[in-house]
Amino acid sequence: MASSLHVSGVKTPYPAIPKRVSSLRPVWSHQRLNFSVAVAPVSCRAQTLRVRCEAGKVDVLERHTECQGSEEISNELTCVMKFGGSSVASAERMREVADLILSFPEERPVIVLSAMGKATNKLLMAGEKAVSCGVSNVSDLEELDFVKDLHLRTVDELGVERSTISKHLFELEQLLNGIAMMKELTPRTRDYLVSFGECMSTRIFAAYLNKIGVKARQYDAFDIGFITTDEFTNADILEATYPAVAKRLHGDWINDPAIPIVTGFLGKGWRTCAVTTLGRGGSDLTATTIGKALGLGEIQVWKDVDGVLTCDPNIYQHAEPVPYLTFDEAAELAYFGAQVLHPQSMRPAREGDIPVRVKNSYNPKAPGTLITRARDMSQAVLTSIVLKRNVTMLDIVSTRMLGQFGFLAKVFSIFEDLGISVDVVATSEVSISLTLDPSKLWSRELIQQELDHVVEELEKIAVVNLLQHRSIISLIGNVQRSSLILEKAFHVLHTNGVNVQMISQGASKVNISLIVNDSEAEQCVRALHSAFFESDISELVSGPKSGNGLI
Ligand SMILES: Nc1ncnc2c1ncn2[C@@H]1O[C@H](COP(=O)(O)OP(=O)(O)O)[C@@H](O)[C@H]1O
Ligand SMILES: N[C@@H](CC(=O)OP(=O)(O)O)C(=O)O
Repeated sequence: MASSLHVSGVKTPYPAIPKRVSSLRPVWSHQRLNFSVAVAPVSCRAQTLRVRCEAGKVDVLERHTECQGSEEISNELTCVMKFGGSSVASAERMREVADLILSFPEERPVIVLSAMGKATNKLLMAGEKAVSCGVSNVSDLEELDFVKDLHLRTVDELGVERSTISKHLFELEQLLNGIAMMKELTPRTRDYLVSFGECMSTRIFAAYLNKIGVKARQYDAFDIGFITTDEFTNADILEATYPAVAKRLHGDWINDPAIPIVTGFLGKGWRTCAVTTLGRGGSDLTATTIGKALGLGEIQVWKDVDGVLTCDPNIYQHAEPVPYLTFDEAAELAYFGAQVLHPQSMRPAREGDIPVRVKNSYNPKAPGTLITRARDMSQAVLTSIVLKRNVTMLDIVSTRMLGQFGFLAKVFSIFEDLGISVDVVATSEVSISLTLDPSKLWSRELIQQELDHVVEELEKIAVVNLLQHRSIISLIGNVQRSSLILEKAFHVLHTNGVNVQMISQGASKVNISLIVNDSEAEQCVRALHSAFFESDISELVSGPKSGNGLI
């Protein structure tokens, strides 16, 4: 049976009235209903509404915007929510993400989106193929078809206008024609090419929110102050970004509140003014940068896993979520190869001291992982095991006598000159073992030419042994317990017949790195996981035992 209600004093940071009672938070008083409305931010004024409530649905009959004495609410944006490609892979997923956002009526979020599903990979592949397929064959490229079909199907299913993205699809094809004509795909063009993914996903999502009555505004990061180095495909965010982004997003919000929907992953090179990208998975960095710029209360990164896990679930399916991490642990984990977070993404969060929550958009009830400056480490031993494959290792032995000074400096100056960064290092006075950071982040491989050049330069001062196809296994955890970790780890590796070729404990005190052969690495991770996370090591944690050297 339909009933008519007077609803007053509504604290509504949102523009529209939701269609479902489940998205309201009702509080009865004097036969009036006060509630916060779970839709998009647009007006911070209290509103008086007359609604009809029937079978879980609310219809607005009348609306007045003057205040009715409800408490004041803050006008500020509160948090940033980033949704990765897997979270916005289809129209259905976009709908679910919209519902998810609306299920947090107390938040006034900035939304950061990645490209839909596999769009980035497909765009890259289309670019590679366009180099050699010939202009007349571009329109038949299977990857272009995939991208077109995915985006057009999504707009159709969401009921938004095709014109939302038709200009981008047209320009994308033009760009691929250009690549085919030039027979060349430079890093600069590659960045421009992949930017279409984020530019389209955000436009579609913003249009959908607006269609369901939630006021949203789309932003291209390169237009709102994301200023980066001109290092195409792996650009760094410059300091000027923070004030510029804050000014733009905050200014627009104050003037005309609407949920900001920002492209992840993209920036603008400060010299070239061309579109740059922040390295694969760079939308996490976009989110933490916005969090710091606006001084928001929390940064949420929504993925397809229940948080940061004890190891890569693709290597070992029994990996468990890690409830708490410090920024240092998360940064180390990301840097040493855990795909779940972008390697640089913790920097802005740590600088702004803003908590980061990693959540699962497919399972929002799961608590996820909370990353903060500090956490209780009293019971912590190992937090997570990370594997970085296909790493190159160099053994460099000085040709000079013992006691020689300046050897390390000379070696590292060669790497600096060649622009190659080093991951893990172990040294003695006359020898250095080190692993090289795969500088080509897009393929995660150093190219042979670069390697030959490094070896040639180093051989002027040392005997060099180049070892390829190695893996770094990083044990992230409480290095105050390094002896315990090492004892257990070496026992496991010995039992599995694995020889560790190099070991390093970084100054960060959260990471012990072990180098093994690629072919043995996954088996090592599984065995280490069983030993540390699936057996009881609590008696070892409780304190040093006399005579056994633990802890
Ligand atoms: N330690 C780990 N914890 C969680 N996920 C991990 C870990 N290592 C690798 N992964 C992989 O990272 C994926 C999530 O990261 P990513 O694909 O970048 O998410 P999104 O695209 O949603 O931002 C997971 O699906 C998982 O396969
Ligand atoms: N779309 C980009 C950027 C990104 O952050 O993606 P995701 O959030 O899906 O990892 C990529 O695939 O690298």
